[in-house]
Amino acid sequence: MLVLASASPRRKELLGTLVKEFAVCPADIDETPHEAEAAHDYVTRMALEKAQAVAEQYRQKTGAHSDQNLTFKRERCVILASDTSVVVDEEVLGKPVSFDDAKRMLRLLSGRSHQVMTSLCLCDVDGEHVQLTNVVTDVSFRSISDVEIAQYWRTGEPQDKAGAYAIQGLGAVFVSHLSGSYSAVVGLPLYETSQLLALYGIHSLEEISHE
Ligand SMILES: Cc1cn([C@H]2C[C@H](O)[C@@H](COP(=O)(O)OP(=O)(O)OP(=O)(O)O)O2)c(=O)[nH]c1=O
Repeated sequence: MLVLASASPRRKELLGTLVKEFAVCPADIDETPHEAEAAHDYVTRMALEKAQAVAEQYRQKTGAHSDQNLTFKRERCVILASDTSVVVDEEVLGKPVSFDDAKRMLRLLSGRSHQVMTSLCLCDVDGEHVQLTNVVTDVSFRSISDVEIAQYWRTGEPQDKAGAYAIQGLGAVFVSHLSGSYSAVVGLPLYETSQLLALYGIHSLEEISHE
């Protein structure tokens, strides 16, 4: 069984293009960056902690190692987690907590390029056989006026998105150039996910093409 450790509807939809059947279980972790933590280290830690938190929940559900049937189920359970952060001048931008926060973020991103870092973690239910990867995408924005920021905020789109924008939505009007992985910016890098799933014996083309 594959378990997506996420509350993100975007990740669920993206994973659905690669795999027919999977469970979804949001991970409840503290997403506060450590002091002076580098962006790359932060996104990696987030994906790892999300995967481990959900692995722990599934360990509790499936019981002790000693039962042979349960051991079989545990071995078949793969957890997948991801984290997306927008990084500008080494500052990690998470989801905006208010209009002022979103305004600050969009002003920072206006008229220049930034990086979107998306980490991916797969592990088994024992939290072992951990596979981690990071995908960095460069995104360039045109200049954005304060009036546009206010208009964009009122659409409700920036609220639950890292960096206060959604490339898959109206936020696309700000994006003049992208170099890297579009799906990683939306929340789940599909190429890298399919590569890691294959290491666990889950082959997307087989999965989706079979009845
Ligand atoms: C930059 C950008 C981010 N996002 C989203 C992807 C992620 O859902 C979110 C970043 O927050 P995350 O903390 O990575 O994810 P999440 O809290 O939504 O879900 P979970 O931790 O449960 O997996 O921002 C977009 O949808 N479009 C974009 O263009």
